Amino acid sequence: MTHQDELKQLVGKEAVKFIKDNMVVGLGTGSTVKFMVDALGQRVTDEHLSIIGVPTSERTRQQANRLGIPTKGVDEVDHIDLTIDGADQIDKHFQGIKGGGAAHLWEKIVAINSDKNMWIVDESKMADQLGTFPLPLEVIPYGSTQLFKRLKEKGYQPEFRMAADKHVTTDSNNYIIDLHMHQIDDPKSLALDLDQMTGIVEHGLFLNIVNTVIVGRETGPQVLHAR
Ligand SMILES: O=C[C@H](O)[C@H](O)[C@H](O)COP(=O)(O)O
Repeated sequence: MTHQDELKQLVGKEAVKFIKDNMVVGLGTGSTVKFMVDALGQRVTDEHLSIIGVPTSERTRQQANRLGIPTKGVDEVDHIDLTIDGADQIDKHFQGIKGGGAAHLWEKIVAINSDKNMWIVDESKMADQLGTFPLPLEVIPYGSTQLFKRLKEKGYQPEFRMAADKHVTTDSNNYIIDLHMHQIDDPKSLALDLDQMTGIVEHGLFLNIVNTVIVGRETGPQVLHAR
Protein backbone atom coordinates (compact mmCIF):
# COMPACT_ATOMS: atom_id res chain seq x y z
CA MET A 1 0.00 0.00 0.00
CA THR A 2 1.33 3.49 -0.88
CA HIS A 3 1.72 6.10 1.82
CA GLN A 4 -1.14 8.10 0.30
CA ASP A 5 -3.34 4.99 0.52
CA GLU A 6 -2.40 4.63 4.19
CA LEU A 7 -3.66 8.18 4.82
CA LYS A 8 -6.86 7.41 2.89
CA GLN A 9 -7.40 4.29 4.97
CA LEU A 10 -6.77 6.27 8.15
CA VAL A 11 -9.51 8.81 7.37
CA GLY A 12 -11.84 6.08 6.14
CA LYS A 13 -11.57 4.29 9.48
CA GLU A 14 -11.94 7.55 11.41
CA ALA A 15 -15.08 8.55 9.49
CA VAL A 16 -17.05 5.41 10.31
CA LYS A 17 -16.77 6.26 14.01
CA PHE A 18 -19.36 8.97 13.28
CA ILE A 19 -21.90 6.38 12.07
CA LYS A 20 -24.41 5.30 14.69
CA ASP A 21 -26.93 2.48 14.82
CA ASN A 22 -30.09 2.99 12.71
CA MET A 23 -28.61 5.77 10.59
CA VAL A 24 -29.27 6.25 6.90
CA VAL A 25 -25.81 6.95 5.48
CA GLY A 26 -24.91 8.37 2.08
CA LEU A 27 -21.94 6.47 0.68
CA GLY A 28 -19.70 8.50 -1.63
CA THR A 29 -17.45 7.25 -4.40
CA GLY A 30 -13.72 6.93 -5.00
CA SER A 31 -10.56 5.39 -3.66
CA THR A 32 -10.82 7.06 -0.23
CA VAL A 33 -14.47 6.12 0.22
CA LYS A 34 -13.58 2.55 -0.72
CA PHE A 35 -11.56 2.29 2.50
CA MET A 36 -14.44 3.84 4.45
CA VAL A 37 -16.94 1.33 3.04
CA ASP A 38 -14.55 -1.51 3.94
CA ALA A 39 -14.40 -0.22 7.52
CA LEU A 40 -18.17 0.19 7.63
CA GLY A 41 -18.67 -3.37 6.39
CA GLN A 42 -16.44 -4.52 9.24
CA ARG A 43 -18.57 -2.65 11.78
CA VAL A 44 -21.80 -4.03 10.32
CA THR A 45 -20.41 -7.56 10.67
CA ASP A 46 -18.75 -7.17 14.08
CA GLU A 47 -21.34 -5.00 15.85
CA HIS A 48 -24.46 -6.08 13.93
CA LEU A 49 -24.92 -2.39 13.20
CA SER A 50 -28.28 -1.76 11.57
CA ILE A 51 -27.83 0.95 8.94
CA ILE A 52 -28.96 1.69 5.41
CA GLY A 53 -26.45 2.93 2.85
CA VAL A 54 -27.41 5.22 -0.01
CA PRO A 55 -24.69 4.72 -2.63
CA THR A 56 -23.64 7.50 -5.02
CA SER A 57 -22.48 5.13 -7.76
CA GLU A 58 -22.90 1.61 -9.06
CA ARG A 59 -19.32 0.88 -7.94
CA THR A 60 -20.06 1.81 -4.35
CA ARG A 61 -23.40 -0.02 -4.37
CA GLN A 62 -21.70 -3.22 -5.48
CA GLN A 63 -18.94 -2.93 -2.88
CA ALA A 64 -21.45 -2.22 -0.09
CA ASN A 65 -23.65 -5.15 -1.02
CA ARG A 66 -20.64 -7.48 -1.26
CA LEU A 67 -19.78 -6.52 2.31
CA GLY A 68 -23.33 -7.08 3.57
CA ILE A 69 -24.25 -3.40 3.93
CA PRO A 70 -27.93 -3.03 2.96
CA THR A 71 -28.53 -0.23 0.42
CA LYS A 72 -31.43 1.77 -0.92
CA GLY A 73 -31.68 4.26 -3.74
CA VAL A 74 -31.91 7.97 -2.99
CA ASP A 75 -35.61 7.97 -3.93
CA GLU A 76 -36.40 5.06 -1.59
CA VAL A 77 -35.46 6.79 1.68
CA ASP A 78 -37.24 9.62 3.47
CA HIS A 79 -34.05 11.21 4.79
CA ILE A 80 -30.27 10.75 4.91
CA ASP A 81 -28.58 11.45 8.26
CA LEU A 82 -24.99 11.72 7.12
CA THR A 83 -23.12 11.38 3.83
CA ILE A 84 -19.43 10.53 3.79
CA ASP A 85 -17.63 11.23 0.54
CA GLY A 86 -14.19 11.98 -0.86
CA ALA A 87 -13.12 15.16 -2.66
CA ASP A 88 -10.57 16.10 -5.29
CA GLN A 89 -9.67 19.52 -3.89
CA ILE A 90 -10.80 21.60 -0.91
CA ASP A 91 -9.95 25.27 -0.42
CA LYS A 92 -9.54 27.19 2.82
CA HIS A 93 -13.23 28.20 2.76
CA PHE A 94 -14.24 24.50 2.56
CA GLN A 95 -15.45 24.79 -1.02
CA GLY A 96 -14.68 21.70 -3.05
CA ILE A 97 -14.15 20.16 -6.45
CA LYS A 98 -15.52 16.66 -6.98
CA GLY A 99 -16.04 14.39 -9.96
CA GLY A 100 -12.54 13.04 -10.59
CA GLY A 101 -14.21 9.64 -10.66
CA ALA A 102 -17.13 10.86 -12.82
CA ALA A 103 -19.63 10.45 -9.98
CA HIS A 104 -20.33 14.06 -8.96
CA LEU A 105 -23.92 14.22 -10.30
CA TRP A 106 -25.22 11.44 -8.08
CA GLU A 107 -22.92 12.60 -5.27
CA LYS A 108 -24.39 16.11 -5.36
CA ILE A 109 -27.96 14.78 -5.42
CA VAL A 110 -27.25 12.64 -2.35
CA ALA A 111 -25.33 15.46 -0.65
CA ILE A 112 -28.07 18.09 -0.95
CA ASN A 113 -30.56 15.58 0.45
CA SER A 114 -28.41 14.82 3.52
CA ASP A 115 -28.69 16.40 6.96
CA LYS A 116 -24.88 16.46 7.27
CA ASN A 117 -22.00 16.02 4.86
CA MET A 118 -18.50 14.83 5.70
CA TRP A 119 -15.54 14.70 3.30
CA ILE A 120 -12.54 12.48 3.87
CA VAL A 121 -9.25 13.33 2.14
CA ASP A 122 -5.51 12.85 2.41
CA GLU A 123 -3.64 16.10 3.01
CA SER A 124 -2.63 16.47 -0.68
CA LYS A 125 -6.23 17.53 -1.47
CA MET A 126 -6.12 20.68 0.70
CA ALA A 127 -5.36 23.85 -1.30
CA ASP A 128 -5.43 27.63 -0.85
CA GLN A 129 -7.41 28.02 -4.05
CA LEU A 130 -9.40 25.69 -6.30
CA GLY A 131 -8.51 25.03 -9.92
CA THR A 132 -5.27 23.11 -10.16
CA PHE A 133 -7.51 20.04 -10.21
CA PRO A 134 -9.49 20.17 -13.51
CA LEU A 135 -13.16 20.91 -12.89
CA PRO A 136 -15.42 18.04 -14.10
CA LEU A 137 -18.71 18.68 -15.90
CA GLU A 138 -21.27 15.96 -16.57
CA VAL A 139 -22.80 16.77 -19.95
CA ILE A 140 -25.56 15.33 -22.14
CA PRO A 141 -23.96 13.61 -25.17
CA TYR A 142 -26.46 15.26 -27.54
CA GLY A 143 -24.93 18.57 -28.62
CA SER A 144 -21.82 18.10 -26.50
CA THR A 145 -19.46 19.08 -29.34
CA GLN A 146 -21.29 22.41 -29.66
CA LEU A 147 -21.22 22.85 -25.88
CA PHE A 148 -17.48 22.11 -25.95
CA LYS A 149 -16.98 24.97 -28.47
CA ARG A 150 -18.90 27.40 -26.27
CA LEU A 151 -16.80 26.42 -23.25
CA LYS A 152 -13.64 26.94 -25.29
CA GLU A 153 -14.79 30.40 -26.44
CA LYS A 154 -15.28 31.36 -22.81
CA GLY A 155 -11.64 30.40 -22.12
CA TYR A 156 -12.53 27.50 -19.83
CA GLN A 157 -10.03 25.14 -21.52
CA PRO A 158 -12.32 22.10 -21.87
CA GLU A 159 -11.22 18.55 -22.58
CA PHE A 160 -13.48 15.55 -23.10
CA ARG A 161 -12.57 12.78 -20.67
CA MET A 162 -11.59 9.76 -22.74
CA ALA A 163 -10.42 6.23 -22.00
CA ALA A 164 -8.93 4.12 -24.78
CA ASP A 165 -10.33 6.51 -27.45
CA LYS A 166 -13.85 6.25 -26.07
CA HIS A 167 -15.83 8.80 -24.08
CA VAL A 168 -15.88 8.07 -20.36
CA THR A 169 -19.56 7.66 -19.49
CA THR A 170 -21.24 8.19 -16.15
CA ASP A 171 -23.80 6.02 -14.35
CA SER A 172 -26.43 8.20 -16.10
CA ASN A 173 -24.79 7.51 -19.50
CA ASN A 174 -23.55 11.07 -19.92
CA TYR A 175 -20.09 12.36 -20.93
CA ILE A 176 -17.53 14.20 -18.84
CA ILE A 177 -15.76 17.41 -19.88
CA ASP A 178 -12.91 18.60 -17.63
CA LEU A 179 -12.11 22.32 -17.45
CA HIS A 180 -8.37 22.94 -17.11
CA MET A 181 -8.64 26.41 -15.62
CA HIS A 182 -5.63 26.11 -13.27
CA GLN A 183 -6.99 28.86 -11.04
CA ILE A 184 -10.61 29.54 -10.07
CA ASP A 185 -10.75 33.04 -8.57
CA ASP A 186 -14.50 33.17 -7.97
CA PRO A 187 -16.05 29.69 -7.60
CA LYS A 188 -19.52 31.12 -6.96
CA SER A 189 -19.77 33.13 -10.19
CA LEU A 190 -18.24 30.27 -12.19
CA ALA A 191 -20.86 27.90 -10.70
CA LEU A 192 -23.64 30.33 -11.67
CA ASP A 193 -22.34 30.60 -15.22
CA LEU A 194 -22.08 26.82 -15.62
CA ASP A 195 -25.54 26.34 -14.08
CA GLN A 196 -26.96 28.45 -16.90
CA MET A 197 -25.35 26.58 -19.79
CA THR A 198 -27.74 24.20 -21.57
CA GLY A 199 -26.33 20.68 -21.88
CA ILE A 200 -24.39 20.72 -18.61
CA VAL A 201 -26.22 18.41 -16.23
CA GLU A 202 -24.00 19.22 -13.25
CA HIS A 203 -20.58 20.68 -12.50
CA GLY A 204 -18.18 19.48 -9.83
CA LEU A 205 -18.13 22.64 -7.73
CA PHE A 206 -19.57 21.73 -4.31
CA LEU A 207 -20.11 25.08 -2.59
CA ASN A 208 -21.40 25.46 0.98
CA ILE A 209 -22.18 21.77 1.20
CA VAL A 210 -19.69 20.18 3.58
CA ASN A 211 -20.01 20.33 7.39
CA THR A 212 -16.98 18.32 8.46
CA VAL A 213 -13.71 17.45 6.76
CA ILE A 214 -11.35 14.75 8.01
CA VAL A 215 -7.83 15.27 6.69
CA GLY A 216 -5.32 12.44 6.78
CA ARG A 217 -2.06 13.96 7.99
CA GLU A 218 1.30 12.52 8.98
CA THR A 219 0.39 13.31 12.58
CA GLY A 220 -2.97 11.51 12.36
CA PRO A 221 -6.53 12.35 11.31
CA GLN A 222 -7.49 16.01 11.70
CA VAL A 223 -11.21 16.77 12.07
CA LEU A 224 -12.18 20.24 10.75
CA HIS A 225 -15.63 21.76 11.20
CA ALA A 226 -16.65 23.83 8.21
CA ARG A 227 -20.00 25.24 9.27
O1 LIG B 1 -16.32 11.35 -8.90
C1 LIG B 1 -15.68 11.01 -7.91
C2 LIG B 1 -15.77 11.63 -6.61
O2 LIG B 1 -16.11 12.97 -6.59
C3 LIG B 1 -14.65 11.30 -5.64
O3 LIG B 1 -15.18 11.45 -4.38
C4 LIG B 1 -13.42 12.18 -5.78
O4 LIG B 1 -12.97 12.10 -7.12
C5 LIG B 1 -12.29 11.75 -4.82
O5 LIG B 1 -11.88 10.46 -5.14
P1 LIG B 1 -10.58 9.81 -4.51
O6 LIG B 1 -10.86 9.54 -3.08
O7 LIG B 1 -10.37 8.55 -5.32
O8 LIG B 1 -9.45 10.78 -4.72
